[in-house]
Amino acid sequence: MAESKREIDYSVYLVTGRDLLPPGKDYLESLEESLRGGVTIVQIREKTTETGEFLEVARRSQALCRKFNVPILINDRLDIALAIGADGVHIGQTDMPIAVAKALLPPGAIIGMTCNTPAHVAQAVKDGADYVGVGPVFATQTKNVASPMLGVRGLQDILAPLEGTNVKAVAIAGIKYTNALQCLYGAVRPSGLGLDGLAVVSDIVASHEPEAAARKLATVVHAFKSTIPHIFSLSQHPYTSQYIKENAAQLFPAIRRHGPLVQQITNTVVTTQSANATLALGASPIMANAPQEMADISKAIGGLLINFGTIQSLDGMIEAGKHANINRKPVVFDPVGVGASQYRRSSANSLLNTWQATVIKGNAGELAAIANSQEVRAKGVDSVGQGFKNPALFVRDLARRERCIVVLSGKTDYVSDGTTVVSLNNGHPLLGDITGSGCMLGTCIAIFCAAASMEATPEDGKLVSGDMFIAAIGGVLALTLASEKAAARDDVKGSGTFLPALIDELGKLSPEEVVALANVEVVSV
Ligand SMILES: Cc1ncc(COP(=O)(O)OP(=O)(O)O)c(N)n1
Ligand SMILES: Cc1nc(C(=O)O)sc1CCOP(=O)(O)O
Repeated sequence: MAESKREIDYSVYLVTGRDLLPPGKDYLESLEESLRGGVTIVQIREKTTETGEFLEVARRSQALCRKFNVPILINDRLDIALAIGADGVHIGQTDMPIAVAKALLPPGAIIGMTCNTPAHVAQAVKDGADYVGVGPVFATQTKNVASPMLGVRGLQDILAPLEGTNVKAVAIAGIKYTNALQCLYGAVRPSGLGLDGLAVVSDIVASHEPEAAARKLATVVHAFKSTIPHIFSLSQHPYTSQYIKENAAQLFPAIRRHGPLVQQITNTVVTTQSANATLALGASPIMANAPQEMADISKAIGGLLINFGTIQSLDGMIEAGKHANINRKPVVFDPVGVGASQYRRSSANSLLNTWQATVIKGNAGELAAIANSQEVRAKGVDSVGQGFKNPALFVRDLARRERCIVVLSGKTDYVSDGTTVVSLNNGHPLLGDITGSGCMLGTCIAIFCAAASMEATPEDGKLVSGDMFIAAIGGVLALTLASEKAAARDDVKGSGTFLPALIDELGKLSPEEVVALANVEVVSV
């Protein structure tokens, strides 16, 4: 075993599982192919194998790993690790304590520990683990796991005790190429601390083409590591008010050029007017709810809106977001009335634990509920009271926590990407007199996000390409400027005549008008 600790690349962490090999696939052949595909560390896991056979499997695996200069760890069995001179061990909560393993292993040995809670992680750090395997993130068929699923957002909390330490982390359970990026994004803490890698069994071992499976995962992890996490904008910092207005304005013709199909899982109250607003802006609506059709629909759309107003199919919302992430389409989440019931709160958690939102848009009461803040209360779908003391700080922090753009709607709208905050002061009081103007705002944001991502060149390692910060601002400006123009019309006598005029004006806004009329300020926090 190595005497001094070598620098380990945990990016693509293969845990072996010979029982999962496809029929006819040889174990060593599969391992070699996966190493060729870019596996960066291997753990030999044999749960029911006799010692002699385990030793043989470990020796042969080690010979292959050496060929690729990839470290090899042994699951649970220190005797096997010592016998072959492995690089280290992975131990579970009910296995040998780290202190005992440390005493038995040579000084350079790597020790990894399974952790299911922040307390486990804190203890592993104290005991001197080199890395933690945190999970279960998702459901898995590979092992019966007793601990509750963490979900993508749970990863942030479990990594908290690693702040300020040099202990590394990999996530495990149910991780596939298709959800790898969600998982990596979901784990990023406001400080920027995140996962060092992803541990997988079946995604590689059960594949007929382990080299390709490993390469796909490696591409995602390496691309992610080379991007700035939690930022969905184009890092054009510092943003100026003029830059924002000009670039948001350019998205109006971009929508007409691309005519994006925008999927909207929205509520029964506003479906027709949201569809009409979509058409007016130059996009096409598709109001599909059924979980069974999400895989197909997701390939065709430019963006997705999930509006919580009347939750008809939570499964549909889960599947739609999952497939949007897989297909790298922007997801706008409008948690309408999320504070109104325990069911809505737990549903919002399930959604945000399954997929990564690109934009979360809500009023003060809704965003307070998402942030678990007591500062603002909600009554049904409306906020009660004065709002946040410092709304700019609130949106910035929520954007950091959720790793997405946050839009706080109100008399003044606030938008943040976690770094920059802008205040938007456009709109007309008549918006408050029609039902579903907030829902139409979600629709507009989804349309602008779709257009911005269609304008951009897709980049590996990014869930969505294009400047989603500018797109979200564009969506807000579309509705608020159209409301000002509609309200000023002679034929508008009240809320009844305002709604059709609003739809008309949405379709007529020019980029020049947007630059001239938009009231955008970059706010220092
Ligand atoms: C990287 C990684 N994380 C977690 C585990 C699970 O280990 P353990 O809790 O010891 O359970 P078994 O693997 O023994 O079933 C792991 N093996 N690797
Ligand atoms: C070995 C192991 N440990 C887990 C834990 O949660 O502790 S889940 C798991 C198996 C993960 O397999 P797959 O990548 O096929 O889902």
